[in-house]
Amino acid sequence: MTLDKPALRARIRAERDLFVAGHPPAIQPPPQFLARLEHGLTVASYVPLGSEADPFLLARAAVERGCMIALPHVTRRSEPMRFLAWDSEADLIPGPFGLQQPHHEAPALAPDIVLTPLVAFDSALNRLGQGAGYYDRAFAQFPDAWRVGVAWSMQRVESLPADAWDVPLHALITEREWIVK
Ligand SMILES: Nc1nc2c(c(=O)[nH]1)N(C=O)[C@@H](CNc1ccc(C(=O)N[C@@H](CCC(=O)O)C(=O)O)cc1)CN2
Ligand SMILES: Nc1ncnc2c1ncn2[C@@H]1O[C@H](COP(=O)(O)OP(=O)(O)OP(=O)(O)O)[C@@H](O)[C@H]1O
Repeated sequence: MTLDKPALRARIRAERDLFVAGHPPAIQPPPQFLARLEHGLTVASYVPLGSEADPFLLARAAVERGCMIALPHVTRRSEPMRFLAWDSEADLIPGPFGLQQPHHEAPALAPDIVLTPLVAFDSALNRLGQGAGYYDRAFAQFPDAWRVGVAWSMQRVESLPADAWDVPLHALITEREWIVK
């Protein structure tokens, strides 16, 4: 039996909270990820919410190789998410859902690589997100970006119900593995 999306989200979020309470190791940049980082590329990272996997070491590796960092910025559901430029000196501003976001007047960038938060993934690299469709809409807007999920290995499920608008990931990084389609 396949659980519906809301039930699956609730279950995995609760399991993820317990997993993170056990202090899992930090997520390290795999060589296959480092190989794609070129000077001048824009890498969209994110500031983790709750027990999400922290992409900090991946973003730091990107900065060290001369990439620009952008962070997601949302306002209300009807407005698309934007990726706004951020440097590690700049303040983050509290936003909806407890998010820490760049200032709304920071320049919007087109990402080459999108480090993507998620609630659950499957071996086909389908992704279940927060349910607002922000990343699916962004992936439709930037179809050429390299979509790299960042998650804890325990967020893998057997298979996800995929809706027509769901855009699969190209690759995924956990604390234990590098997964490509
Ligand atoms: N770290 C991070 N930043 C992100 C996202 C994300 O998933 N993770 N987003 C991806 O779209 C956008 C924000 N979208 C969001 C949409 C819905 C909820 C939400 O419903 N949150 C639940 C609690 C979630 C939890 O406990 O983990 C809530 O507020 O009830 C949060 C963020 C942009 N920034
Ligand atoms: N390309 C798109 N254009 C317009 N609406 C979209 C698009 N993609 C998704 N949506 C809308 O977003 C809503 C949420 O979709 P879904 O439950 O799959 O989100 P999610 O992938 O879990 O969330 P997120 O991408 O925010 O992390 C759906 O109601 C869908 O209609």
